Amino acid sequence: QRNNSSSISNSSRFLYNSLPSKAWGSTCPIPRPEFCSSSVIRFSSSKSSEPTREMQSIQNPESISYLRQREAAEIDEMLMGPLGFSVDQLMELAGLSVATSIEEVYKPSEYNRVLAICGPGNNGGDGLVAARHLHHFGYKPVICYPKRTAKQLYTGLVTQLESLSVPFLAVEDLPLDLSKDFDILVDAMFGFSFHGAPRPPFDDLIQKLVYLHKCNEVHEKRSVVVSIDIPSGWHVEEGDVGGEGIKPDMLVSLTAPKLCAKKFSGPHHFLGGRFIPPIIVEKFKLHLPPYPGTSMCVRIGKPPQIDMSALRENYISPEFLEEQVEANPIDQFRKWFDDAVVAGLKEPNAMCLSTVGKDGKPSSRMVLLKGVDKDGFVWFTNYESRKAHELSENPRAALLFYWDGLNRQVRVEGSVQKVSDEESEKYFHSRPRGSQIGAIVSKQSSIVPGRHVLHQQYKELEEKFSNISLIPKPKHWGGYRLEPELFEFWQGQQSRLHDRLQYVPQEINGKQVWKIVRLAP
Ligand SMILES: NC(=O)C1=CN([C@@H]2O[C@H](COP(=O)(O)OP(=O)(O)OC[C@H]3O[C@@H](n4cnc5c(N)ncnc54)[C@H](OP(=O)(O)O)[C@@H]3O)[C@@H](O)[C@H]2O)[C@H](O)CC1
Ligand SMILES: Cc1cc2nc3c(=O)[nH]c(=O)nc-3n(C[C@H](O)[C@H](O)[C@H](O)COP(=O)(O)O)c2cc1C
Ligand SMILES: Cc1ncc(COP(=O)(O)O)c(C=O)c1O
Ligand SMILES: [K+]
Repeated sequence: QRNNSSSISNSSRFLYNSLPSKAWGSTCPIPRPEFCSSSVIRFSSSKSSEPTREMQSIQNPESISYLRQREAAEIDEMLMGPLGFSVDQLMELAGLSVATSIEEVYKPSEYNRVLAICGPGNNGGDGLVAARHLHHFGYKPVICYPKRTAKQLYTGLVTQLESLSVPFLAVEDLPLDLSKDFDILVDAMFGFSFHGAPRPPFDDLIQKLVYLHKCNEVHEKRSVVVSIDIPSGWHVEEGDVGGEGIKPDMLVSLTAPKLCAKKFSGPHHFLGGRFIPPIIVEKFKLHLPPYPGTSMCVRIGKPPQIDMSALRENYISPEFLEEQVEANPIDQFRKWFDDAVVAGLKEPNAMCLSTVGKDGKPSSRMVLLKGVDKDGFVWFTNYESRKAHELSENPRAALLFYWDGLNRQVRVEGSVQKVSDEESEKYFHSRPRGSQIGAIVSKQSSIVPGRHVLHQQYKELEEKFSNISLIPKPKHWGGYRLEPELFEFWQGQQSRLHDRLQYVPQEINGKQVWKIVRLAP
């Protein structure tokens, strides 16, 4: 079972593709915060216990601002006048916001074919910019741009798309039923300067998007409509007055939502255009959700409820074959661990530890792997915790690593022993001072009357040790080592036909070797 191929390692330098299935339904509601840039709120990865800005930002969508048509135009004039922006700049940021909003909800692995229908004004320009970014994000955009503007900004955007070989289609060449050829329809026809009734050819194009909604009712796979700033044809303030207009699945409001957005009833309302200076916020009394981290977009209002039963990934990974694996499972583990590090996964050393006390009831929790070698897997904890009690009654335990993004899982089973006192001592003093004090404070797994008790004790100890360089390691704190007796390396594959290679120890001629067997997925 020799390994001499590095193909797995090389190909996993990036996160594997996986196909998220559509899970937006209505059966199993999971309440979630209202403003988050993706379907899951992002918490800061800093170890600070202070709530992040995003955590504080959960607010009622009723309280956000909606602009009148006149106000939207006024903000535009201010931005591009006294505030020193150029239209190119704003359009670039607006288009990028649209592309990132789309990517947050409709992944290119499932929604790949995009048609951007672009109108004659800046809304059309946003559509052209968004299409360019979508191309770079891995989508296949096609453009319909029937009323081109001769200005250099627009001809430049067209040239840029042509240089990426993004096709342009004439209105006459569009299929009757757009849902057959496209997964995402970007409605970039009209923005906040729309007035009156749509004139040709946009009247028909709007009808195609309305018709799409009806086609979708019969097709198994739905195409989605994403409107930029205003659902084209809607009154900028009144919305879909006749009730016969486009019903977008996603609306990306730019700068701030316009009044018509109050009538938007689709599942995904995002805000983009992260460029507003405070002077505009103050003048127009804007209440808007903060953008999380470096995101160019933020969700407005609750994300739709999720149908948990439809939530699944189809794993796509390189094959994981017997010929490729290391003869020694520790070497194989190191290889996969390195891949997880290179892929930038957060805490790739986090593992689930399962123990079973003498009552036979299993219990699991996460711990951090702090070392691995031929002798086993090491972690540190409190020797009076629940896990420690269970291990003292039964040393057999199981470890589990799950590396999301690489579609990989590793199972390790074996017997556990405490590490030497010197080893614990050495590791303890390598930890941040705060964690050392924390370990003294925490009688792990015992009941505490409240946070304040821990904080009070922490403060007292901080004071006590303020002039002492070496904080003594408490006796009840130290490491465990699991000596492995069984490994399983799992690589997720399509249609649930995963690769599972198990290593079991075998004695051949008095010599201990690892036998590798393949298990059914
Ligand atoms: N500050 C921001 O938020 C930014 C927003 N951007 C985007 O810009 C649009 C507003 O762009 P604007 O060019 O002012 O207007 P429109 O894109 O809505 O389009 C105006 C063109 O449409 C024609 N039009 C208007 N009504 C009709 C109609 N009924 N039928 C056919 N054509 C119509 C209009 O022609 P007119 O002859 O009627 O004047 C114009 O040719 C905003 O919504 C955002 O998407 C910026 O990109 C960045 C900054
Ligand atoms: C990612 C992660 C890593 C953790 N690492 C450790 C660890 O290395 N040691 C530890 O004692 N607790 C760690 N914990 C906390 C444990 O999961 C658990 O709450 C604690 O050890 C008490 O478990 P017990 O009551 O079953 O003994 C970690 C938690 C998480 C989420
Ligand atoms: C209670 C506790 N002890 C120990 C650890 C191990 O990590 P470190 O030694 O890096 O603090 C963790 C990690 O989350 C933890 O939560
Ligand atoms: K639009």
